[in-house]
Amino acid sequence: MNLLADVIIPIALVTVSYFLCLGISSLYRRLFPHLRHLPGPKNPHLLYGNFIEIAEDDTASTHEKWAEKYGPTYRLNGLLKANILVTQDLKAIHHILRYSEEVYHKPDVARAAISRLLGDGLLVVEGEKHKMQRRVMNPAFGPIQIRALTEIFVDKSLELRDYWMREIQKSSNKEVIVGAGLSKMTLDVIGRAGFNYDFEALSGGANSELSRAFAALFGSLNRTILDFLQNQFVIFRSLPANPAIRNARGLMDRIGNELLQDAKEMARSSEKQDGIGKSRDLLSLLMRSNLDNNLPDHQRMSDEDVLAQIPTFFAAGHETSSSTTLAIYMQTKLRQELLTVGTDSPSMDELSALPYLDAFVREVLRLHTPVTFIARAAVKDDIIPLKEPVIDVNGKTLKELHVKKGQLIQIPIKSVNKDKKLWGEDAWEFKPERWGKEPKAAHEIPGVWSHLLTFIGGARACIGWRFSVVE
Ligand code: HEM
Repeated sequence: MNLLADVIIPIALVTVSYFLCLGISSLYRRLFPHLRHLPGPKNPHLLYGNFIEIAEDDTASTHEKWAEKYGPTYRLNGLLKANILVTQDLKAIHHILRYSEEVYHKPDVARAAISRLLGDGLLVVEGEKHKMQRRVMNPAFGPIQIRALTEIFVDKSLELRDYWMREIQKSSNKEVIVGAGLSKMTLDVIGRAGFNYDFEALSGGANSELSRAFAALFGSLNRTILDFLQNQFVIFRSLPANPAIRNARGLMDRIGNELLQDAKEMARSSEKQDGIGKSRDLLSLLMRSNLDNNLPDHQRMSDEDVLAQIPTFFAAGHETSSSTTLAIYMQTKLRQELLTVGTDSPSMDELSALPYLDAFVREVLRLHTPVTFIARAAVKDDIIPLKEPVIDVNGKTLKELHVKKGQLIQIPIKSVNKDKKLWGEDAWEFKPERWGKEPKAAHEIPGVWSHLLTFIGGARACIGWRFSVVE
């Protein structure tokens, strides 16, 4: 037998043909996507598609403008001309969130990018692993556990007040950048409440090693061509990551490991102490739940999985919380109510009893939602029902959408939260007074909190929503 002619060449030919077919079908899908006849904007950039408009719009209102022009369901051009279905039709959103485990996962590109930065934490994992992590982590984010963190939120607020006073005194014209202080405060909060670590951002202490690692990590996001290629194409992922990411990950893993060992020790010793002196940060609670005797071994998280939650909490909980800074500009009426509270350190019950504060928080998180849209990809063919039929560019009326495996989807959170059809003509205005008498239509928004899509809904809803609302 001639090894080359009888074995190697046929195998090589089959392999090449296989990859050629894959390449051609992928190219075909890109050039002639299934939902290409939906209405939508032109492609302004061959490489970045309509993402360039989203990135360049400082007001983050591109989706609102597109919805006004094309209706609740339309098509966008993604990276390298990928076809993206965008829908703010509530029936469609309900369906997509309901089947988030079976059909609608996060796109591979997004998962690869997050995973390279943060590891395989809750934001990244899918399927059984997600269910398992979520089961172990849910108890740490329960109402009682979050209520116990109120003291940290209040302490850090007082520190923020003192920080601003110092900054005002230092400033020659008595002006300060309020956002910078808020960002430091939410960093300190997630450090203390998340994993009992003091970043000392507000006090300017020396303990800034970890915050520098995080800053380097997020500053390096998609900065190089190699990053871009590694996020887009599997084949490039085996190449070494860029040095900023490598260094930051190394530092983070080292400090993360120390935090993990501390949390483990605490969890074990508090077991022995029968509840006395228990640490209440999220990581310790997570460790305790992971070590629970009633949890079957195969459902426990590995050290590596637990470690990945540290940067995950940080990334998911820091900038999201501080980007609600806009609240600061609309505070006059709120201050009047808060001044009626007779203490600088109110309890959760005292805060919950303030009706205007409650409406104010809802309105800030409705109008200034930090996560403006989420992305999904269908992992199998499916039919998405629509409340409002869409008329395609050929004049055909579609009452439901037939999506193929691989279809990319965006749910424009902010645009739903500001939809005039749901909230009325004043939907784009900041009006805390609307709460308590919201239109019935808004009640159909399938969000985990307050009929808003801010923290989305379903099995992949934000695990930290209570944390954020209380903070
Ligand atoms: C105002 C603040 C916040 C907003 C608006 C927000 C919003 C969101 C949204 C929209 C998602 C879904 C992302 C997606 O599936 O593509 C999400 C997921 C997540 N959030 Fe938040 N978040 C906030 C604060 C927090 C905080 C404080 C934490 C942790 C301490 C946190 C932890 C997470 C985690 C771990 C996930 C992934 C959940 C899963 O997939 O099961 N978030 N968040």
